[in-house]
Formats: sequence, C-alpha cells, structure tokens
Amino acid sequence: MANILIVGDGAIGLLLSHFLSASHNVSVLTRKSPTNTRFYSRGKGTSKKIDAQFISLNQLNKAAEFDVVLFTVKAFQVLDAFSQIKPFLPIHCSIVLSHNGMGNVDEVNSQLNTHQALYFLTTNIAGFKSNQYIVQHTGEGQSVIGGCNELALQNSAPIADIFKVIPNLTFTNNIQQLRFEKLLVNIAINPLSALSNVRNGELRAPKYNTIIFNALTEACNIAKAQGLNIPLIKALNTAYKIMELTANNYSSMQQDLTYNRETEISAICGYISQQGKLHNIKTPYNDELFVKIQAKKSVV
Ligand SMILES: NC(=O)C1=CN([C@@H]2O[C@H](COP(=O)(O)OP(=O)(O)OC[C@H]3O[C@@H](n4cnc5c(N)ncnc54)[C@H](OP(=O)(O)O)[C@@H]3O)[C@@H](O)[C@H]2O)C=CC1
Ligand SMILES: CC(C)(CO)C(=O)C(=O)O
Repeated sequence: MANILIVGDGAIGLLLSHFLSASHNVSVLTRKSPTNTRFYSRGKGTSKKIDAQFISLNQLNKAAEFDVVLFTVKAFQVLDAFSQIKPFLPIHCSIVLSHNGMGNVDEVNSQLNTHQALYFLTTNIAGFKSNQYIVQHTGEGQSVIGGCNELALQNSAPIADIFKVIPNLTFTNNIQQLRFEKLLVNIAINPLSALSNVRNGELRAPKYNTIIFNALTEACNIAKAQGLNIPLIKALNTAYKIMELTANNYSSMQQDLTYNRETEISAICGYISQQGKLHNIKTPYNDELFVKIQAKKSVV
C-alpha cells in the first residue's frame, strides 16, 4: 500500500482519488473546507464516499512520507502548486503530472533531486463536478503514464504497480508522443467549440474543415521539428473520431469560457505558436485561435 498525495480536488483529482484509494492510502490537497466528504457517482448507480483524507496546505506535514505526489490541477496551475508542495516532497518520491496541453515538465524536472522520479499521465477518463463535493464519472477511456526523467525511465515498475488500479492504464516509453497526440485532439476541438459555443460533434460540419486542417497541419509540422512522427492524416482521423465519440459533450474550453474561468489555451494553441517561433515555422491558424480565445475571455 502506497502513500499518495493528490494535489487538486477537481474532477480528475476526485476520479483518480476514488480509484487509487481502493488500494492505497490517499490524501487529497484542497483549497476548500478540508473537512467535507467527497463522493464519486456514476450513471444511475448510488454515490460512493471517496475513501481519502482531504487536507489543506497548513495540514501538510513535513514528515509525511508520500511515495507519490500526483498533480491534477490545470496546466496553468501546475508551477504554483508545485512551489507550494516542494518543501514537503520526500527525498525519495515519485511526482506525476496530469493535465491537458503541453509545458511544465522541464520546469518541474529542473527542481527535482536525482532520487525523485517524474512521470506524466495522460487520461481520457472524463468527468465533471455536479457540485463542489460530487464528481460524476461520465467517460471511459485509456490512460497512459510514462517517465519524463532518467530515474523514471529506468524504473517504471513501482509506479505501474501502484497505478494499476486506474482503469485501462498502460505504460509508454514515449510519453512526449502521447502528449502531442492528445494536444492535436485538443487543438482541433477545444478552441473552435468554445468560440462557436457548440458541442464537440457539431465541429464535423464542413464549415470547420479548413481551419481544423490548417491548425493540425501547423501542429504536425511542429511535432516533426521535435523529432516526433505524427502524420497529418492520423491526426485528422483521431480528431474526427473523438468528435464522434464525444459528440454530445461540451469541451473543457467551452465550459471554461461559459463559466468565465481561465482556459488552457496557452498550453494548447499557445504552445504551438511558441514552438513555431523557436523552430522558425509559421503558425497563423494557431496564433489566431489563441488570440481569439484570449480576447473572448476578456469580454465575458
Ligand atoms: N475533467 C475531465 O474530464 C478531463 C480533464 N483533463 C485535464 O485534467 C486537468 C484537470 O482537469 P479538471 O479536474 O477537470 O479541472 P478542475 O479545474 O476541475 O480541477 C483542478 C482543481 O485543482 C485545484 N487546485 C488548483 N491549484 C491548486 C493548488 N495550488 N492547491 C490545491 N488545489 C489546487 C482547483 O481548486 P479550486 O477549485 O479551489 O480552484 C481545482 O479543484 C486539466 O488539465 C484538464 O484539461 C483531462 C481529461 C479529462
Ligand atoms: C477530448 C476532449 C476534447 C473532450 O471534450 C477534451 O479533452 C476536452 O474537452 O478538454
């Protein structure tokens, strides 16, 4: 049984705490009242109490021996959350980041010691919080974990063993490729669904074809410049398949704009624009989606 700290009690934090607490000792760091119980709910089944301890930052004990610290905050929240937790990280422990979009891995890795393994978990599990204390598990899907530093790449067996209670979890030796493939789906779906205020399935209409094609072409050019091999046809097929599978869902970015929350556009199209400048590759479609989402946020 491992001691696990999950940072963030959002939808993904609660879903993963539900699964991991079946076999491990799980604490969840929250910014809300730590005394309240949280529940996991799925379909019409009865809600289950999540068997984890909810704690606030001032309850974190410097002597707490966490084996794993899993960050389930949004891309733009990772570095602040990491700075808060860093003083409490045991000398030997595994750190796992899990979010949509790119970034954060190099910044976190540069602050770790040689005994701290860094992993990234991409997940297609889906859920939302119907209120502050209940997570609704709405979508199944594959989760993939992979090492991001030398230590993690050399020794993946312990984390794979601890995380095996997460449904449909596999391990990869090339997490950068997996993250990029997920990024391509988010580029095709998230900004357009948010700007047009439509469900994912509606993006299959012909009027969106050109922009999706061009935004993904740019992103595949960046992938190539990074040494990854993601053919455009594969990126398009996957994006349209996910639109079909999640046809009735609103994307996370559509919901963020609707509820006037900060979006993850910087880690999605913003990442492609930034990499374009680095590799001298033009990315006008991603630049425009980035600017439009930022502008829309400032007027809602
Ligand atoms: N929801 C989904 O179905 C899926 C989400 N993802 C990705 O997973 C990531 C998380 O998503 P999701 O769970 O939906 O997002 P949420 O916004 O619901 O969850 C993030 C949580 O982190 C908390 N948080 C942020 N900073 C800190 C901190 N410093 N200390 C403690 N808690 C903190 C927030 O607290 P507070 O509420 O107080 O702000 C919030 O509860 C995102 O990158 C998302 O794109 C990926 C696949 C599916
Ligand atoms: C896969 C997709 C597009 C599902 O809506 C998603 O990851 C998101 O909304 O952020």
